Amino acid sequence: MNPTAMTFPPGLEQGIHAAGVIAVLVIDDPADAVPLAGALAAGGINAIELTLRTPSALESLAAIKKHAPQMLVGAGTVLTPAQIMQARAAGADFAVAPGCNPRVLAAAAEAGLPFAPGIATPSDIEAALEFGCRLLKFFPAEPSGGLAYLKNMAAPYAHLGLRYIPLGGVTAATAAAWLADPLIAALGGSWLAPRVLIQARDWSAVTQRAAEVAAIVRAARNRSA
Ligand SMILES: O=C(O)C(=O)C[C@H](O)[C@H](O)COP(=O)(O)O
Repeated sequence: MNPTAMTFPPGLEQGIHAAGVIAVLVIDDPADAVPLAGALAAGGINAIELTLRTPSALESLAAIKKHAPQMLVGAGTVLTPAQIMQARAAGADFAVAPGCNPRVLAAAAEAGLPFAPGIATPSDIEAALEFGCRLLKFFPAEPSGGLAYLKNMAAPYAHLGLRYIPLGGVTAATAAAWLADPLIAALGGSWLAPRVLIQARDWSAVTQRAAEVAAIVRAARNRSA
């Protein structure tokens, strides 16, 4: 195992920071994947977490990478070592999971696929550190205690330069507060393109939600520049 393989290459981490928001997607019909990616891009959102919760998720991921190569696409809900290999073969730029499973972490390190495990406790963070992870997904962010909880939990690890992606209960209403904190690389959530909007193929609503949060990201980045 090569722990350094777990780190996100600087260009990818910068890309995620620049994107500011990652749209968490559950896609049932792979025919929706490319129009959905187009609707998000039209609103200014260029990063996706495509969850492996539906049978055709990998097909959707590959279609987006082929037809919208500018999109940063991570595989989400990666629960097994086999899914790490499948995500990489489908062209995923990175992978994430709700939890911190050492077998999945080892597979990601082996495959050289940048991986951000889910963490919600100091023990989770320390398990991720064993694998050289520096970018961590904070899940479920809002119910766990939000930014106040994360800041307190992250304090003992500040010298390690860890950065976090909060997901779980995050919405446009709390986006600005998260983005203002230097611990945060980007935030994410399913509210941008919820499954019902995707099933209804309501692409204009998705673009509108994307544009709303993209404006919040721009304002936050301008404030910290
Ligand atoms: O599947 C994964 O890899 C996850 O970690 C879970 C997702 O990131 C959350 O489901 C997003 O939370 P909501 O925006 O509240 O829907």
